[in-house]
Amino acid sequence: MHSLSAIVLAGGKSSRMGEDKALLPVQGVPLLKRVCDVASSLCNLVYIITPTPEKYQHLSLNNCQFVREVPLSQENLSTPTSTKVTLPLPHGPLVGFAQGLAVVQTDWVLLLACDLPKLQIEVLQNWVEELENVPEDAIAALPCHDKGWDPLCGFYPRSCFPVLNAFITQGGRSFQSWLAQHPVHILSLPSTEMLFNCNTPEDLALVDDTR
Ligand SMILES: Nc1nc2c(ncn2[C@@H]2O[C@H](COP(=O)(O)OP(=O)(O)OP(=O)(O)O)[C@@H](O)[C@H]2O)c(=O)[nH]1
Repeated sequence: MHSLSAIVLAGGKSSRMGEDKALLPVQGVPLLKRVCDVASSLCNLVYIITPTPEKYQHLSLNNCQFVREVPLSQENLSTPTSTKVTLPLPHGPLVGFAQGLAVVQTDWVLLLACDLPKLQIEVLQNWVEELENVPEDAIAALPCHDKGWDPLCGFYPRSCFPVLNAFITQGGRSFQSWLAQHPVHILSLPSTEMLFNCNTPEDLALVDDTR
């Protein structure tokens, strides 16, 4: 059995929602707490990657550890006299994930967005068992839907860090572009319902009948 921890991303702009969606309650429980509770039922340790841990410290989160995301420093490879540049936050989920993966100690990590109110523990549990069958060269094991991979509800081996880091250093910021360059194992998805994410107030109203 592989060792497993989780990474939950909570560092975006929430521009479509108009306020920090991580803190919005669904049936009385803030979205970030709902996702972290699911993750901690599957893993002993959950890392929450965010530039602002102080915003979430009041939530009662079990088995969770904050990793403060920092602005990205890198050499600008496009100039002959390589110049040091600092890229401001937020730099997107791929870089947030890489900063989290850098501290992970387990063989595999479950990566989740903070805005998934319909996660199903039984499906995730089946996927954990499926990790035993993932080929060694795969950089991820993910569900797939009609728009491509769902990178923010699936699994990555810690060993993918060097190729991820190289992709980011070369300026890559898109999960889909990175995944397209490497083998990815498909996880079977009984229903796309559990991938529903809350991006807008209308999405939120669909999952919270107290509104
Ligand atoms: N740590 C971290 N998480 C991020 C970053 N950008 C997005 N996320 C997370 O990635 C997940 C999906 O985010 P999106 O809904 O695509 O983007 P968003 O910026 O949060 O929202 P929009 O502004 O409405 O696009 C959420 O859990 C976000 O919190 C980032 O730069 N750092």
